[in-house]
Amino acid sequence: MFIERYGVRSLVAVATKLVTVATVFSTLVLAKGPCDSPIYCQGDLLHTVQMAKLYSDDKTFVDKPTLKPPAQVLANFAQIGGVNASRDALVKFVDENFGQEGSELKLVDLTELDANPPFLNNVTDPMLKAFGQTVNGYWSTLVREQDFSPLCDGCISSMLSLKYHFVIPGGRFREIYYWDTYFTLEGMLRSGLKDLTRSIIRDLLALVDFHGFVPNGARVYYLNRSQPPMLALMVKIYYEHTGDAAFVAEALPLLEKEHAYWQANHLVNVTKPDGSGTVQLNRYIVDTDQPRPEAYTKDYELAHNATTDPAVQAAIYADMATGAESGWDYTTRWVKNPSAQVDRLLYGIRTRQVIPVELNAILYQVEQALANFVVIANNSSQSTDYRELAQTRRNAMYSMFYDQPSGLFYDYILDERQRSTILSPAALWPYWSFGADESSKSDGGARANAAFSPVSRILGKSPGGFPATLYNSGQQWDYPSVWPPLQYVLMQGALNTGHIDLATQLAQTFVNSVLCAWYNTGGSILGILEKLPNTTDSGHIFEKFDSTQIGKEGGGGEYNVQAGFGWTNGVFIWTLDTFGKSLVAPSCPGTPLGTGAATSSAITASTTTSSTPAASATPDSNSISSTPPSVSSSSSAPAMTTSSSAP
Ligand SMILES: OC[C@H]1O[C@H](O[C@H]2O[C@H](CO)[C@@H](O)[C@H](O)[C@H]2O)[C@H](O)[C@@H](O)[C@@H]1O
Repeated sequence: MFIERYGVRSLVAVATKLVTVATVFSTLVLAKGPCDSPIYCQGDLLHTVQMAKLYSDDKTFVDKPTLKPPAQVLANFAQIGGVNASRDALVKFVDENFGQEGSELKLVDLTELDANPPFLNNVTDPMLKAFGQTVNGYWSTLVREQDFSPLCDGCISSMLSLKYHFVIPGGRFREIYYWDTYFTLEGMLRSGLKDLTRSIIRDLLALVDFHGFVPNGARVYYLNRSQPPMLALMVKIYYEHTGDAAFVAEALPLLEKEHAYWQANHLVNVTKPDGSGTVQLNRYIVDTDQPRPEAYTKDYELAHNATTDPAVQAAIYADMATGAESGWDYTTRWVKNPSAQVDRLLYGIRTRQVIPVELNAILYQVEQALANFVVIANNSSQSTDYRELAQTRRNAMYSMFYDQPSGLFYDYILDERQRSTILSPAALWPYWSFGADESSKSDGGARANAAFSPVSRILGKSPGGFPATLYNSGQQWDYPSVWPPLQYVLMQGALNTGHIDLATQLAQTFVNSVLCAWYNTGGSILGILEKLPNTTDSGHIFEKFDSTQIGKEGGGGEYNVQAGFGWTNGVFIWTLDTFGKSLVAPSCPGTPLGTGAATSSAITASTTTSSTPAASATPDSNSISSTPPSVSSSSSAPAMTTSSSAP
């Protein structure tokens, strides 16, 4: 009767509408994904396309804008059989319904960029000065604006819309990332990009205004989590470079809103080790029962290999998303058994059980900054005493994290009711945050000396930089990865506590890694540094490095190492500005650089990059005991000290 009256096409149309409604309804009612989108955040279409593994990187699909309005895309998906569609049909479907990832972005002409910024005057070595100028020029490759006009009427993209120009990390990271931006801006401000910095901060403030927090990155699939909350610290460094009090006043209400978000959603009460009461500290925590859309197959397979229990699978999804919120995705810090077999390590993920040192160290800095901003903005109506909040937090951090014998701060594990024993740069973050803290001064700096002594020892055996942890787990935030933001934190902490030689050694090691990795991948500077023969690229600035070798990019984790790279450029420029008078050009192992040959035109065609010396032996994570009071690594790895005993 229906067919006679309205025809087959109408029946198909009604059926597909029902499928669409059912999909949307079931995802809304049953699942807690990062957003409601049945394309980018959760549901059958996302599941089916991602599980078909059409791309080597799951992020590719969710970064594609649609070529048709979403209802049409969902109807087309239903028409090819929905969850039962063949792989060939899915390939065709994605081709016909989705556009090129990144097609809603445009490069920006950086007229504000100073080609000879003043930080170069602080660099003595001619090659480092020239390389600093090269890195300075790379900002123009990383700044973008959005242009949704190529999208058809009613079409959608997973990008969160941003009003101003913004900076991206680079490579697969085509959107702004929250905590990356702090480290990136440390460089951009020194490159004279002050107006751009203000605009970027305004974009992040607008996200707080609209969403209540800064998402992990500017994509809808990141809407259920944030990242290390460093926005107030961005305003702080912007103010230090500009003295722009009006902007501080403009930003303050939204910075307070963000602070309130972290206090409302990420706070946990914990009993003090001596039983004398409770303290409140913050943790990362994400409420989801779905795989991360941009890493869908990784999460799904992890959860299904680990267990058949749907409740445990959901918990794994939440702990994986929480790990991503921490910015350390992933590390042994977040797992139950750091010595587990590498391919099973994440079965024991329990990020929500960890109260991380660095999150609280950051929030301490945020609270101190807010207290200062209240004064700068002359805000007499202010009722919250941020200075007091900071003081309370610092006391709580000493109660829960501080290991007096070593002077180090260790994560607190809620379900074990004890401190972790894993050493990482996070254990030293408070030395950046607290500065010349009264409690660390009271012992004449002995505790800080104790704390930095393993840094010195480990760095002495780590030619490529200080690793994220000493567990060689295959995860990217573990050994042997060297992350620029973590080198920055260690340098800041060492400077704050008077360990100038160590800070300079960290700086030199970092500069060596960045320059050599770039040179090894074809970087050259006209008249100063000749391109290595047999290199076809023109030099990569990597997101991470390898501690075992000078000039080797990092690896591990769930995606290939990326180049660009926002925070590396930022920390590099900050390092040159801060230590440039003491730094020298590196010798890059296995290359003419350092032998004198690379700086002239005398490099012969027979020189190759292939002869880099063997890396220092990699410690086996399983050989690292985690038993207090002290943990030593395998003989070839740097020794590490751990928390002496649980509180
Ligand atoms: O796609 C996998 C994960 O990728 C991001 O994490 C890594 O890159 C970010 C950008 O440089 C960086 O902020 C983060 O610390 C890195 O681990 C992303 O942030 C994750 O949410 C995402 O799942």
